[in-house]
Amino acid sequence: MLVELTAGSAEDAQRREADRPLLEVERAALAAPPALDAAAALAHDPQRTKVIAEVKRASPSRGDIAPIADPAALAADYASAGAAAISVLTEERRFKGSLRDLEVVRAAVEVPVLRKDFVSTPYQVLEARAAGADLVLLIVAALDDARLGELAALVRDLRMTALVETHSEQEVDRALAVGAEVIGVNARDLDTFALDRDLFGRIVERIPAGPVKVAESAVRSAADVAAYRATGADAVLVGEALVTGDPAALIHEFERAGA
Ligand SMILES: O=P(O)(O)OC[C@@H](O)[C@@H](O)c1c[nH]c2ccccc12
Repeated sequence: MLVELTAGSAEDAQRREADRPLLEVERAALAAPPALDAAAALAHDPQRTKVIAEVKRASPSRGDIAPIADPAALAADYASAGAAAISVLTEERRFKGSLRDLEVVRAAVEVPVLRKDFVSTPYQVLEARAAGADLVLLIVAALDDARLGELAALVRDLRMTALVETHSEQEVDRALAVGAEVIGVNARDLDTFALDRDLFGRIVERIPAGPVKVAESAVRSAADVAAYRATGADAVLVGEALVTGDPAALIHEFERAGA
């Protein structure tokens, strides 16, 4: 499934590139207002767990989750409730997102914004910056070492931050090898969609002091957040629970959980 999602996203980007060539997107990326310092925004805070709140309509494992007619309004609610960053799914086929969602969210909030997608080409990184993203997701399992290194370097050249997503100790080592400042551990296996909430606790020790540690997926309750916090999470990335519940109340609860 990860291979299919990555190929689909790359194909969609290629289609956009036919209308908007790389040089043009590069120019827009370089002309965009500077990226915010996302590593600083997500850094460990003894007083609170940082929440990355996600704008998420659907997913291949869960189907339709929430319609979200106004992603900008949702993101503004997230930010005023205290979200440290906003994640915007831009994958079109299975997650029903778009770069347009990211642009309207960028205009609506002052916290860092993450492009959440199956990014595998420099064009997609440049598009993210041109749309105003501060963070780009790089999924280690979807990229070989050369590609991961190339994309991480481009993200850095654009003064953005990569959220480097892992699902095993070996992938953590690969994230560290490219100098990741923000490392995510996804509880969901993107090939099988199997969920393993204990994975974070098992592999987090592999991450030395320094990088920000983010627990991703299937955070439903303050108890989930407290468990992640107890094993060393600086931040949690939450989608479904927020778009199907009361986002402001949940963000407040999650921030305090385990702090
Ligand atoms: O809706 P959830 O279970 O709270 O999960 C959010 C986020 O972790 C999930 O959307 C995600 C994590 N890594 C990804 C990679 C691609 C697409 C989506 C994701």
